[in-house]
Amino acid sequence: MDSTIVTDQIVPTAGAGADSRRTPVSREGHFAWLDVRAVNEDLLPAVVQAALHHRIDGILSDDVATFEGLPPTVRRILAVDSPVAEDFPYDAVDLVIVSDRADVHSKHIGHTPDRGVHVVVSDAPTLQEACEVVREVPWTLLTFTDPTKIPLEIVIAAAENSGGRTVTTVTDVEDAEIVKLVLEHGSDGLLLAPRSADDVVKLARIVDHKLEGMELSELVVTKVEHIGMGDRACIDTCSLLELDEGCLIGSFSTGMFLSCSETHPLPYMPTRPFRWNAGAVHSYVLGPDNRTRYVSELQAGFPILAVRTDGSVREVRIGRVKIEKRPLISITAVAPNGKNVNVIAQDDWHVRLLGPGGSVNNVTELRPGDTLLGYVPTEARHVGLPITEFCDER
Ligand SMILES: O=C(O)C(=O)C[C@@H](O)[C@H](O)[C@H](O)COP(=O)(O)O
Repeated sequence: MDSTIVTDQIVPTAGAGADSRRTPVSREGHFAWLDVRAVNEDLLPAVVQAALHHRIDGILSDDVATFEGLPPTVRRILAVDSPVAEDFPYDAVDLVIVSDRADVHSKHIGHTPDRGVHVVVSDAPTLQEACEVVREVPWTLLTFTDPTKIPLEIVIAAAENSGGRTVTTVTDVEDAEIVKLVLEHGSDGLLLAPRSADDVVKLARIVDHKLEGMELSELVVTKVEHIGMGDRACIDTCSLLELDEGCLIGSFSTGMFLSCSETHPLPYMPTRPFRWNAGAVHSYVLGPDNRTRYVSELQAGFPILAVRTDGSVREVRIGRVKIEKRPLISITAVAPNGKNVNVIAQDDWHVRLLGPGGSVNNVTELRPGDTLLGYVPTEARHVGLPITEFCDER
C-alpha cells in the first residue's frame, strides 16, 4: 500500500459540476446508488422495488435493459468499459460512467446527459488521478482497494469547491456508515452492490439519517428538596458540547429537563466540556428514535441526544458513564400541560439545568417560580419505547 498527499492545484475543466435531471434526494446532500451488475435475476425485482420505495438516487448497471420501465425518480447509470457507439440509445440513460478517463472526452459520450469516470485507487499514481478527475468531471466513482480511508480523505479534500461529486464503492452497510462520515463531510454518494432488499433499506436509512428538531417547553419550578444520599451518574460523551447543549433527563417518562454540561467554567474544578452531571440512576434520558434509557443502563458507545435550547438536536456517543454516591436534590416543576415533572440531580451548586435563552441555573439556587426548559412527551414508556397506556408516575 502506497500513499502520498496530493497537493497539485487542478483547474476544473468545463463540465465539472454539471448536474443531472435531478439533484440527489438525501436531505443532507448524501445519496445512494445500487450496483445491480451482480444481483441475480430472482432478486433484482425486489431490489429495484426497494430502491424506488426508499428513494435510492441511482441504479448502476452495464446493461441498458435493466433500466426499462424505471420511473424518472431514479437515476439510470450505465457503467461502460469501452467508448459507447454513436448510435447508443442515449435517452435510455441519465449518466454514463466510463472506466478510462480519456473516454470521458470522446465525442460520443458528449451526447449523454451526464458523465463520470470510475477510478480504482490502489497506489499513489491512481490516488493522484482520482484527485485530478474529481475536479474535471461532474461524477467520480471511486473504488479503493485498501481498507484505509485516508486516500478517500485526500480525494474529498481535492474535490472541495470543485462542484464535482464523489461516489464511493462500499463493501457493506457498515462500511457505508463509515464512508459517509470520512473527513466530516464524507463521500457525497455511496455505491453498494446489495445482497438483499434489506441492504437497500439499510443503505437508504444511512444516507437519509437526519434528526428533527424538538419542541421544548417551559417548566416552572414548584418544589426543591434536599433528599439525602443516592447514586448519580455523570454522562461523559465523545463530543465537545456547546454551551447550551443539554441532555434530556427526568424521573418521569412524561417530563425531562435539559441538563447543562460542564462546558461553563466552575470555581475549584476544571471544565469537563464533554460531561453532563446528569442525575440519579433511576432517571430516563432521551436517545435517538424517540427511545429512552435509564441512566444506569447507559454504556460506552451508546447514542444519546444532545439538544440545544433552540430545540436543535444532534446525536452524540457516550464515552463513559460515572456513577458515584452523592447527596441528591429533587426538583419538581409544572409543565404547560399541567403535569408535574421531576428530576433528581446531585445536590451541589456545581450542577446546573438550562433555562429559556440558554440560561444556566445552579440547582441549589432554584426557587419556586423559576423557569427551566424541558421536553414533555405525551406517551408513557415500556422498555424505553413510547406507549399510549395509563401510567401514573409520581
Ligand atoms: O462531586 C463531584 O463529583 C463533582 O464535583 C462534580 C462532577 O461533575 C465533576 O465533574 C467531577 O467530580 C470531576 O471529576 P473527575 O474525576 O472528572 O476529575
